[in-house]
Amino acid sequence: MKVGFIGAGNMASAMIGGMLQKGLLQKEDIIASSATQKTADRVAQEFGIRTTLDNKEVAKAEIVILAIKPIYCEGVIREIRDQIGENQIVVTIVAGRSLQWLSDTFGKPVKLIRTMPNTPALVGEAVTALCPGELVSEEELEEVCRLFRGFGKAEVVGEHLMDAVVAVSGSSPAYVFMFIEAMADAAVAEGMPRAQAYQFAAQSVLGSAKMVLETGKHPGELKDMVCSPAGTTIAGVCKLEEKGFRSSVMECMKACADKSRNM
Ligand SMILES: NC(=O)C1=CN([C@@H]2O[C@H](COP(=O)(O)OP(=O)(O)OC[C@H]3O[C@@H](n4cnc5c(N)ncnc54)[C@H](OP(=O)(O)O)[C@@H]3O)[C@@H](O)[C@H]2O)C=CC1
Ligand SMILES: O=C(O)[C@@H]1CCC=N1
Repeated sequence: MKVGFIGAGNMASAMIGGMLQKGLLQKEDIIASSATQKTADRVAQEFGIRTTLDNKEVAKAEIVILAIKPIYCEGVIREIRDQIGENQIVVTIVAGRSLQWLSDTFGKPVKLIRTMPNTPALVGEAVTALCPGELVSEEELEEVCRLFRGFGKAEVVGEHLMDAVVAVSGSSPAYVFMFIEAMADAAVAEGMPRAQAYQFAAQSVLGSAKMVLETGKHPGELKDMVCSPAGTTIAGVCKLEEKGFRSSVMECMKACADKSRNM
């Protein structure tokens, strides 16, 4: 078994779905464990992969991915640590658990890579930050990066940036979904059918994001291109400024990064 997921929830499912969809791994290459049989059965049925309630079975994989909530991380590591050998790589996607904390909890030398992906993995559009521990070679880091690039972008960053990463990409899809939902609600209030409103709002976010990524232009310049003098857009921009839109977003991101720092 090449890749083992301990935890088979929202994020693990998005990664498994993305990896399989891109043909990066075969179903037979992946095993996942969960706390309950219900999740194990659901994930096995959804992806056709092997699932188990036995974390030690998963810990036999070449690459073991910790995808449990932070509070369960210590217990899971204590459960599997005797089994993790010097040639295996342990990748964590757990928020707020540093390489130092992970290394101390394993209590022995382990090849560790701390990462922060996001749920757009499910549609091949994730962005993942990776921080390698000191025992991980360049080749091993590249192998794991290749895996993560299978379902989106992946970049190596310094660990000091991980709390910023949690805010700007790990958690930010939730904020973007709220923005889409709010725009769609407003369109529904104007009379648009709901399903159509989600399509228009989501496609506008997708297209705007592509413009930032593909034109290289400053987001402010792109915003200015939409604002006709005395037009509709600038009327909305004035209202957003009045309501503290940008400072709300920045405070939201700070609360998120602070939580990650103090988890
Ligand atoms: N959701 C996201 O967008 C992102 C999440 N993360 C990180 O990913 C991790 C998981 O988050 P998320 O997927 O949202 O959480 P979920 O609650 O959706 O999934 C957690 C999974 O862990 C399983 N689990 C719980 N205890 C154990 C155990 N002792 N042994 C094996 N499996 C266990 C649960 O099983 P069961 O279902 O049977 O209860 C469940 O499948 C977190 O640490 C989070 O910080 C990182 C980036 C983005
Ligand atoms: O909410 C959380 O804690 C996790 C980490 C990043 C996204 N979800």
